[in-house]
Amino acid sequence: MKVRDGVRMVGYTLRLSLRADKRTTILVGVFVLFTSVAGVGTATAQRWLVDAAGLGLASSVVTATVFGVLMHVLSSTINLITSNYHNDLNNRIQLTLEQQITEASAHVPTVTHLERHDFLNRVIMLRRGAHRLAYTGWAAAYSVAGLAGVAGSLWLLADVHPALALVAVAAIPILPLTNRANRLLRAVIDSTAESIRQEKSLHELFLTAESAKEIRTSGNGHTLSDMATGLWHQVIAREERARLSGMGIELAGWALYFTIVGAGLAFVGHLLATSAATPGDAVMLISLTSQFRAQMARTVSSVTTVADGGRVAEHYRWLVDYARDHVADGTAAAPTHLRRGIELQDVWFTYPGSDVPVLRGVSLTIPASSSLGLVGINGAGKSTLVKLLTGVYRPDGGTITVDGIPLGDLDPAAWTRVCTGAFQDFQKFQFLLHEAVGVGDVSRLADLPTVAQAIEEAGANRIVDALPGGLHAQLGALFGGVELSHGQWQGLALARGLMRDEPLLTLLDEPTAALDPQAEHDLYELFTAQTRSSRDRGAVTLLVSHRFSTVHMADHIVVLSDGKVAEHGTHQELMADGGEYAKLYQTQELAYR
Ligand SMILES: Nc1ncnc2c1ncn2[C@@H]1O[C@H](COP(=O)(O)OP(=O)(O)OP(=O)(O)O)[C@@H](O)[C@H]1O
Repeated sequence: MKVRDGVRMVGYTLRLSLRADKRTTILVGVFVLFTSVAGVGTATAQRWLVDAAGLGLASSVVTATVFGVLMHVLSSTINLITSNYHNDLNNRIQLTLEQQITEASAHVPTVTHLERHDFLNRVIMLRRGAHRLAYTGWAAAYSVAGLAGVAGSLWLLADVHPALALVAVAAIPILPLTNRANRLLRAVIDSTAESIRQEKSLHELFLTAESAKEIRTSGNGHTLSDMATGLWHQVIAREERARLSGMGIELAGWALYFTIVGAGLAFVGHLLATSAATPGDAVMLISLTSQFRAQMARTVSSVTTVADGGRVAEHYRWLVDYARDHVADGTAAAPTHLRRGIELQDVWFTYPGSDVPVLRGVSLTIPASSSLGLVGINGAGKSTLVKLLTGVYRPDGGTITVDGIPLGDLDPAAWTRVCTGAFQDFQKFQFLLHEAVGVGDVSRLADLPTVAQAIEEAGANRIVDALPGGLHAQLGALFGGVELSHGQWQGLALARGLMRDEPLLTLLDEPTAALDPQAEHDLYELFTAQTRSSRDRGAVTLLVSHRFSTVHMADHIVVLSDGKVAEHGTHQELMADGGEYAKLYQTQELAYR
């Protein structure tokens, strides 16, 4: 890393620290700078004391003693205060960093980055180095303070004899050598980020009830645990090797330093023997030499921490830049009603990290005030199409337009405010029950009558009635609440999807897999009826289901196959065509007889 980059990174971390707590940042900065003069002051007091005692100057002895004690007390007190402030501030910086990681991620309108391993690796590298980053601002202040202290010591040494300043030259190689050792370690830490992510996600499997249940039933817990431990050992072994090599490099620097310091002390002995120095000079020299080593060690450690923190800050900058470069470009207001509807023209899409297109030229229209049923075998691309319509993914080719306006031109937040839905991979929010439903429309989170109405429409009031706290019941065992069945959770997810007041696009992606066919039928009837009743707004509904008895209620039906539209038309038209849809419909009809 170049010096200019290093300074920029220190700037980042200082800004981070100021954002976390401005007053404490400035206070600690001032304290740290004071400690730089305290060491020099103590050594000067010792020299002054010994020389004054030799000359029998009682008042100077007293002044030198008071000055020395004052320096000592002040630096000890300040060290104590600073270290307390430090810990507190470091915690705040780490919290601020977590917030910024979340903000940076949330700023990106799509979720593509959350499936990019380079993005996720940066996040883990940043998290693992967060404490280093938190310390970088201080380390920069300590570096300045340390260098000022070293300069003061040198000045005092040269005052006794210019040749003694050579002790400083001996310390010069320590800095780049320690920095090199740290670079070795940081490179290993960064290159093992993916293994650490794998290890963590494997270990996480044992700590969540759902995954642990499956692992235990399949009896493969030991194998997975061994895999995780194996990964951990690999990472630790690589880190240990890097630490050992680094230690060798650092020791070489210190060996050179101690050789020259030894020669310096012998030289002081010679100066004393030839009366070229006073006993006060000698005491000060001994005090300074030991202080100098500590000062150098602290300065080297601070400077290398700055460099190290700079490397972590590089990941921080990468994430912030990523978020800035991927900020939503659409600013147009979302429509309040649809006239033409939603159109897909030759839409292509490939997931990040894959080179197999999932959607391969899909063209279809959802006319205003209509419902569209989407069917197809597993993996046909139905959920992918749903995700593209919400805007969390962008097509690689082709266009999606809303009343002729490209979806990408709309303000993503405004567009999602007029979308609602319920999905097969719904979330089980372990909140209070009314919150778990209310988050479907955050602006009405505390509007209990609306929440209750949404629950009733979703046919989920039996769930609420059975719970002791009703709408206020805590959900989920994670926080000591009640655990629901999968179907009950799904019922609440559906209610959440009904929270939006006047959605323009309702997406129902198999949200009823845990409900019986009749319940699903009733629910879709409700949604399609809602679509019809909102004709004046032109709202549309997209239904994805494997149950043809449900899908046939939609105004239009599209059969997706291999990422393309294979058939489309009304239920009657598709049945008359006698294609794939008609065959599957008849098969299911026979199965239910
Ligand atoms: N996040 C992802 N990253 C990479 N590939 C994905 C991702 N999600 C889905 N796919 C792939 O995209 C293809 C289409 O998946 P999609 O979920 O859209 O199918 P679907 O028609 O909804 O299937 P199902 O009926 O099983 O829900 C699948 O081959 C799947 O492997």
